[in-house]
Amino acid sequence: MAEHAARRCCLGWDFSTQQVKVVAVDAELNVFYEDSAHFDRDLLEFGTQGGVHVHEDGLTVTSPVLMWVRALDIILERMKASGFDFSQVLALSGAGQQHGSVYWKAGASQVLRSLSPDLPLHKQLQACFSISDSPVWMDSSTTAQCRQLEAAVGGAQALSCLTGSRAYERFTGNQIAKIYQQKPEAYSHTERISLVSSFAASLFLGSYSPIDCSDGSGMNLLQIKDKVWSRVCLAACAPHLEEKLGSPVPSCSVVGAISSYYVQRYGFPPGCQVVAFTGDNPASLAGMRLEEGDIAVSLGTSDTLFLWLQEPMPALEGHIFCNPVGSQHYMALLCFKNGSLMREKIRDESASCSWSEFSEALRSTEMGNGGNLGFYFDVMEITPEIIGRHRFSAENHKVPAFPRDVEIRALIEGQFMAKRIHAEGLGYRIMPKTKILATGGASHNRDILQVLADVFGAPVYVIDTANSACVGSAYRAFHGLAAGTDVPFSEVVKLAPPPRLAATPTPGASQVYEALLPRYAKLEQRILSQTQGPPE
Ligand SMILES: O=C(CO)[C@@H](O)[C@H](O)CF
Repeated sequence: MAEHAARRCCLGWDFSTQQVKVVAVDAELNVFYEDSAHFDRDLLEFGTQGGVHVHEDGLTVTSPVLMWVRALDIILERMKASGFDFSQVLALSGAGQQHGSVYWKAGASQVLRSLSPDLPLHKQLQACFSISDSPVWMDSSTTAQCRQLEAAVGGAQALSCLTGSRAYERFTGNQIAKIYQQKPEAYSHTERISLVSSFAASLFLGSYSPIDCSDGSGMNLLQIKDKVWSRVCLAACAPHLEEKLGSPVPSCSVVGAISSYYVQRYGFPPGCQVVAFTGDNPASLAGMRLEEGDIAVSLGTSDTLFLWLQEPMPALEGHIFCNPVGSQHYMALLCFKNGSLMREKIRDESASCSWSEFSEALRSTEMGNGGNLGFYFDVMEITPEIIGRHRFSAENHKVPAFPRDVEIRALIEGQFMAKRIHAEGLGYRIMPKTKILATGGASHNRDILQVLADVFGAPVYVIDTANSACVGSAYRAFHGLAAGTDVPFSEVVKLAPPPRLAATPTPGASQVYEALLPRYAKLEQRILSQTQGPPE
């Protein structure tokens, strides 16, 4: 690989489900280097599929922690061989898949502190983990532990108010509880528990990195209002847990200087700062440069909303985390399972498998669709828990079908009205300066984005989020360099390439949807009560 000209930079890492990735970002916020080690492709000896092992019970999902260590060795060696000038790295930060956990065996901190620069990491850390297969976010084997935790704090809504989410199987507290209950010896031999993010930071620090508040919000253990561990939740999960976790820190914290191992083996400067690593979604929010009032809509297989919240309203759906770049604010994630697969099905059924016909239908039908409303959930929806297709006329009568063009608009308007209603249910408020940042496959369809702009009454911008967690981590590293100067994150990243404007609200849109949204919400509740009984 060509020699890289020396340029002052920050590194952003992402220890994600399928790979470890790194980007180098210079002072003008240009990405000039990137590399990745793909677990299934580059680390065949671990035998993962999609970076994980799905166990025979079909519920337990883990990843080998040494695979993550080995992937870091591979990338660093590749960077060194490519002539990357590590001496120019001012700071680094990173992200990790959320909720996953790493169990450091008693004595591991001594090994971390005394790494020999003559050996790769994985050869020195082989005996440092009391659990060799780390539980990851795809695990759903801890339902019993979830119920125990909710019972301990007074129910699902109480837990949500305390920690930002009701109990979820993948959330770390419930995973720790399962390990304590089913592998008590391994638990007792564990001196430290990290998230994937703080584990990765520990590798660079050469000591245990604290958990940051944003990723810590994905554990069902952190009180999101005052940003301390909930003693009730800790006690409900496992004994002596607080000492194994350490104290959480603000996400913008500089947690230390890089370990001498990297100075001697790779040529990092001794003063290279390590900024707290965080979860992949909080890091992506930073990478998308979301600001107060903004909303990011990832239109993929499932649709995911990233919200910036000032006053969160914790609920039984969605997840509220401490904000990674606005320490007094919050962020929220809302997931809608019936995303692009639903759009493709309706395209095939009502637009002859053609996106251009699909778009033509949107252009040839009016905003509000003549009062026709549709709910399209071919798989059990998460937000809310409804399945099936439900169509209503302007008079709120159930109808079995719509004309093709009406069907298409009903699908898209319904998907976006649901997003707005559930986002506002978590405390999101559209502001005059609100920007909608669209990403994912469907964000390439301008007519779909026009409906998004109309429903929210806000401009829609498109952004490329391929490396958002890595780039967001590099941005956070730059922000960490300004630590203690009160420079806001938005100021640090103002030089970054701006998102592209794709759609602005059609005149009259807000009148149309201010009238439709309450109807849509009421009909959703009607469907829920018919299929589920009254809400909790
Ligand atoms: O579980 C999730 C968020 O709650 C996923 O987005 C993981 O963070 C993916 F790594």
